[in-house]
Amino acid sequence: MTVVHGIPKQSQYDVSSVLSYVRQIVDDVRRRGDTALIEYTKKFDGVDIDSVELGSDAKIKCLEGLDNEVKNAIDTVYELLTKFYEEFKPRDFQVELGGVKLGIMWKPIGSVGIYVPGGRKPYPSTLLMAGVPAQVAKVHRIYVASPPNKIGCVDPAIIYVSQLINAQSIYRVGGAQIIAAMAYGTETVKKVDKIVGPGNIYVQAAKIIVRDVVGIDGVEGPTELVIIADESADPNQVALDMMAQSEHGLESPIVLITTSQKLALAVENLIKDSKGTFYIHVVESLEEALAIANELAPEHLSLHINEAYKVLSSIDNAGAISAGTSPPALIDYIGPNHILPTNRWSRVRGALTVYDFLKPIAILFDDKNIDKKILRAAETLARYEGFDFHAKSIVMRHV
Ligand SMILES: NC(=O)c1ccc[n+]([C@@H]2O[C@H](COP(=O)([O-])OP(=O)(O)OC[C@H]3O[C@@H](n4cnc5c(N)ncnc54)[C@H](O)[C@@H]3O)[C@@H](O)[C@H]2O)c1
Ligand SMILES: N[C@H](CO)Cc1c[nH]c[nH+]1
Ligand SMILES: [Zn+2]
Repeated sequence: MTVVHGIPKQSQYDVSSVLSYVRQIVDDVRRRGDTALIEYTKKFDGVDIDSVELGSDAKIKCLEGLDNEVKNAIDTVYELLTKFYEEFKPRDFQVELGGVKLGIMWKPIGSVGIYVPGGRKPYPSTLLMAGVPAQVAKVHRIYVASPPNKIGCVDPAIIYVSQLINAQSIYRVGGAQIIAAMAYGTETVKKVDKIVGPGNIYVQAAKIIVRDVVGIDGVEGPTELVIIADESADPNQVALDMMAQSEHGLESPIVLITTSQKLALAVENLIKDSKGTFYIHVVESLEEALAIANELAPEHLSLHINEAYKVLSSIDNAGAISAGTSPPALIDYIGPNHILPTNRWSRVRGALTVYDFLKPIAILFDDKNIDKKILRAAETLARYEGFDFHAKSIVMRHV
């Protein structure tokens, strides 16, 4: 265990540090297609696969033995998330302003590749978090990719969720290599319009590299947690929340910022035998804690403070906030979503939602009764920009 007294200086696991290494993998997959995918799977995952896609017989075989209790748990979360995203889905919108109708029509993205992490542990919950909003958005074709387990299967629970979300194919390949394949296409892997999903730094670096040809959702690398706690916090709960997110690996910074020296000592004592990269920082005030958290812009932010709801409006940057009696681990399994920005990306984006699978198409129609003032404004701006035909085209129907 490492406990640092202070806050993390900068991400030790910066995605940009592996960009040139990952670019070689991406270029190789682009050149050599399926052959490269099979070779990298042997090299990085230590597994021999004879095909990239899981065929229907393999799917049945790999699904065998999946516990009914796990299936029921998946069904329960699937239902909850479906209801949530149906409620949250934006509606088409139209308004008449200044004599014209302006509107937004939401359309689903044609095809999406969902990366489901699986290097160290399988993450069927991640497929629920991406697959459900994609399905609610009515994405036409969903493809799922995840590293193979030791017997060359994809984890059975991931296959089960793939069926619920009507995925077209499941690719048993992980890492940067499958991101490249979904961006450029190979003999087997379909080129998609957008790639979403979390994963280690190689996966996230690959997404950054291919984003000139494919849409991406953002950077969702190794899990991060910042807890703000005051003297009212229960050290056992704080320590457990810290140990929970540290289960994702040593790359995950787990930070406690507290106004209580007593709590800091108690928590340090409780976590001292667990594996993780922990930071504990004592501050003078809650305001100071909030300022640091906003600067860190963490993935998960957890508030172990009195009347937590009162400070919600002071939080500007966080992927997800858990407060009151809710632990971050509950967000991981029931949502609203655990696919969250890391590496300070919560400064500019939040959780994955149904919006990631939709595009707003702007619509203007029926300008017959447009206000003269608005018409002139458009004409004037067109002429100012030196676009005379734009100006003529705008006014010709109104002379
Ligand atoms: N931010 C989020 O929203 C979020 C959500 C869930 C999980 N996560 C994170 O996802 C991560 C999952 O990581 P993981 O590694 O277990 O699974 P992973 O599926 O992301 O990565 C495994 C793949 O990485 C590739 N790889 C491994 N070592 C390599 C190397 N040296 N060079 C090139 N490629 C290599 C392999 O192909 C392997 O299949 C964890 O850090 C977890 O915290 C983040
Ligand atoms: N905490 C992870 C997001 O950083 C999500 C997760 C999935 N399963 C367990 N945890
Ligand atoms: Zn987690």
